[in-house]
Amino acid sequence: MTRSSLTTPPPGAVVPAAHPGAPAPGATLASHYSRCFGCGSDHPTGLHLTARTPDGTTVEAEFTVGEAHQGAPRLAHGGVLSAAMDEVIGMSVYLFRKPYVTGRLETDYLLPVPVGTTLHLRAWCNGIMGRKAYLEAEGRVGAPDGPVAVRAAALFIEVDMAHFAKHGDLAVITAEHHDYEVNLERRRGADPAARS
Ligand SMILES: CCCCC/C=C\C/C=C\C/C=C\C/C=C\CCCC(=O)SCCNC(=O)CCNC(=O)[C@H](O)C(C)(C)COP(=O)(O)OP(=O)(O)OC[C@H]1O[C@@H](n2cnc3c(N)ncnc32)[C@H](O)[C@@H]1OP(=O)(O)O
Repeated sequence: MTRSSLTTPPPGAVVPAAHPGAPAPGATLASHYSRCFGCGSDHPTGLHLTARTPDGTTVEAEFTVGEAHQGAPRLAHGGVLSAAMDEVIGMSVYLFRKPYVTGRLETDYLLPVPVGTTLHLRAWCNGIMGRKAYLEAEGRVGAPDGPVAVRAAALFIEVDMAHFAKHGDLAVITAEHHDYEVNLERRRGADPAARS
């Protein structure tokens, strides 16, 4: 993976153990939002990723490239492949039960990916330090041990739930995500502006 220093874990970054509340090994991960481009079942042309975690800290998923995902004729659009990486990486860091957003995403495209190809995706954490999580993902063609077509490295930044309240309905979000750290009132007390 070609990566910048920004997505390389610094010395002292630690890969957390599986959170006690993480799904059981092999469990399917629920979509975080039904209209999400990556995992939402209600998105008409999205990636429709259904992911699972084999161990509570990493994520696996499959994505079959469809007609709606083309860039060049009959080939997947690079941005769509990057979105698939973003989604599985996002799912993997949320296993640690705190809300994060993508700060930086770096992608290497190694092989063209034709329409109809199933990419086997995998994402994992290389370390967390403070609010910064350093993560990686890969997409392999046709099988979990197939050739690597896409690799990504990412820096995700921890936020609080107030981050999502500016444009979404916090009550609905927290109802769907009651197992995440939701300290909005406490943080508001400490910082009236709260992070937005
Ligand atoms: C999407 C979920 C919605 C629902 C959420 C609810 C629950 C979640 C449950 C389940 C979710 C499961 C799966 C999700 C799957 C996929 C999701 C895909 C993820 C996305 O698709 S998400 C959309 C794209 N994403 C954004 O929309 C972010 C826009 N952005 C910002 O909102 C701010 O920019 C923010 C918050 C990132 C930082 O802002 P801030 O003010 O809080 O903090 P600050 O700027 O101080 O940065 C702190 C330290 O990070 C360093 N830093 C920051 N950015 C950096 C960069 N780009 N490169 C290098 N370093 C960076 C600084 O240099 C500093 O480092 P230092 O401390 O060392 O100085």
